[in-house]
Amino acid sequence: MALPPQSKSGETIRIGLLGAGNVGAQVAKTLVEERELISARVGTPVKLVGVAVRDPEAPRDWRIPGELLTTDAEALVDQSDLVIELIGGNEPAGALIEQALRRGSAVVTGNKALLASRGTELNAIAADTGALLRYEASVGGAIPILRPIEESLSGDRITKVMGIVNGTTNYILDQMDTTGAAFDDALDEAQKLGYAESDPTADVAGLDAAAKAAILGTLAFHAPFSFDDVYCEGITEVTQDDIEAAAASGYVIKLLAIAEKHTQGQEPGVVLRVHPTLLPRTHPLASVRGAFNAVFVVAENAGELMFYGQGAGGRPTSSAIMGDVVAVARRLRAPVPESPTISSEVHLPPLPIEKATTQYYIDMEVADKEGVIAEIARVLADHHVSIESMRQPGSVTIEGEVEDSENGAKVQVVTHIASEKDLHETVQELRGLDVVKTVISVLRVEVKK
Ligand SMILES: NC(=O)c1ccc[n+]([C@@H]2O[C@H](COP(=O)([O-])OP(=O)(O)OC[C@H]3O[C@@H](n4cnc5c(N)ncnc54)[C@H](O)[C@@H]3O)[C@@H](O)[C@H]2O)c1
Ligand SMILES: N[C@@H](CCO)C(=O)O
Ligand code: NA
Repeated sequence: MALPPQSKSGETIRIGLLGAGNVGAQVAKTLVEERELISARVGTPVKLVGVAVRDPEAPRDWRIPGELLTTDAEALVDQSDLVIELIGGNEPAGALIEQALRRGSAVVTGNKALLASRGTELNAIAADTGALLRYEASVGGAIPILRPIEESLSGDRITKVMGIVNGTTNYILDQMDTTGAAFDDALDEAQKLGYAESDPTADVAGLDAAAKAAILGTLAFHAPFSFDDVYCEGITEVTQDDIEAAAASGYVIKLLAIAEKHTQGQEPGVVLRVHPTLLPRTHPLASVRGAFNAVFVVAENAGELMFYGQGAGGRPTSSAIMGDVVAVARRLRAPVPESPTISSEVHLPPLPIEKATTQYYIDMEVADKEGVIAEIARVLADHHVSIESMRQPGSVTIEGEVEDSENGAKVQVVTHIASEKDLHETVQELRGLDVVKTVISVLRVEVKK
């Protein structure tokens, strides 16, 4: 088993920073202004030896001393014992991380997009050369979530990880819910506040959360999952009407990432999914506001755990980066062998979304005539889907049972838990009914942690 290489420059650990945007500029500031404190925490002097940027003249949140700036990232990697990658995206970030790992340098990154596509390969290169690779900032921003899963829970069996892991979309949905802000205005604001990815499509289409689901699933279940294993729906289809209809029924809409182990009645495996989800307003995740994130972890012996904190933004994210920097710098000072991330004992394949069990909320515009409710109820029963509640806006809520009613031309049904396959087929059949004019929206519901 390869040992992490020791610092090659005698006592001082040389740190190279790649990228000085929202997060990188904050990390540069801490490394320069808090150098003594960080060195004391490591137990060995650390020194920021360079910051690779695309444009040395670009305005930054913190003015980086000119002598540190370089546009030659490859040369900086070659001079560094520890590389912090905060450029983002696949290239050149991937090639630079690979270059660092192959020469045995430690790497700290927040690049979830890259980890969700090439994480297994990069971890293998690190294992081969003994280099250290850490990425706590890649999920949940400032929240310590990966290390608790990898270390604190390594003696337990995790069964489910579920959470709000994208600050931008939580900010947008929260603004739409609480102030009635328009989607585009809330997204603009999230970009200004430094929460969004450089291409915010990654946030609103759910891709950023899907990358995080793959990383969480890999660490929680000791099996390699990639971005392609995650079923993904973003928030672009969520309308103000959906949010208001949800609110009227006591729900809030959140984008959730869920990785859940399925063992009963089927081949064991893990369903990984990201989609807008209705949560009762009393659910702990319903109170996660703005760009905050929260992750539930359920383990066989530990039971339920919840991790909460700032999920995005340059300064909070720099905290997670610096935590990894101190952790790996300590290991460079006193090398110990790395333990495997992926256990060879366990093989849990990714399962398709059809294998998930969930609840649906179905909002329909229906014909205003007798027998409509009975017909809808029959379709659900035919697919073995039972009804938790049925509501006709403007009339009374009918809970637990179905009654014929002629009030209003909208019907909103929340089902009990059923298989995704049965629920999907139910909606398909409802769409075909003469009495159903339109299925306005279909959202999944989580009532339990
Ligand atoms: N912003 C957040 O809240 C947050 C939170 C967690 C993780 N992350 C991740 O951290 C990384 C950085 O995020 P950010 O918000 O700081 O992004 P950003 O877009 O603000 O910063 C990236 C910087 O890299 C620079 N860059 C691009 N190509 C370069 C090159 N070839 N050499 C040197 N510099 C180059 C860009 O000019 C930009 O200044 C991303 O992987 C992101 O997913 C961000
Ligand atoms: N764009 C990401 C940054 C944090 O990973 C978000 O909004 O959560
Ligand atoms: Na984190």
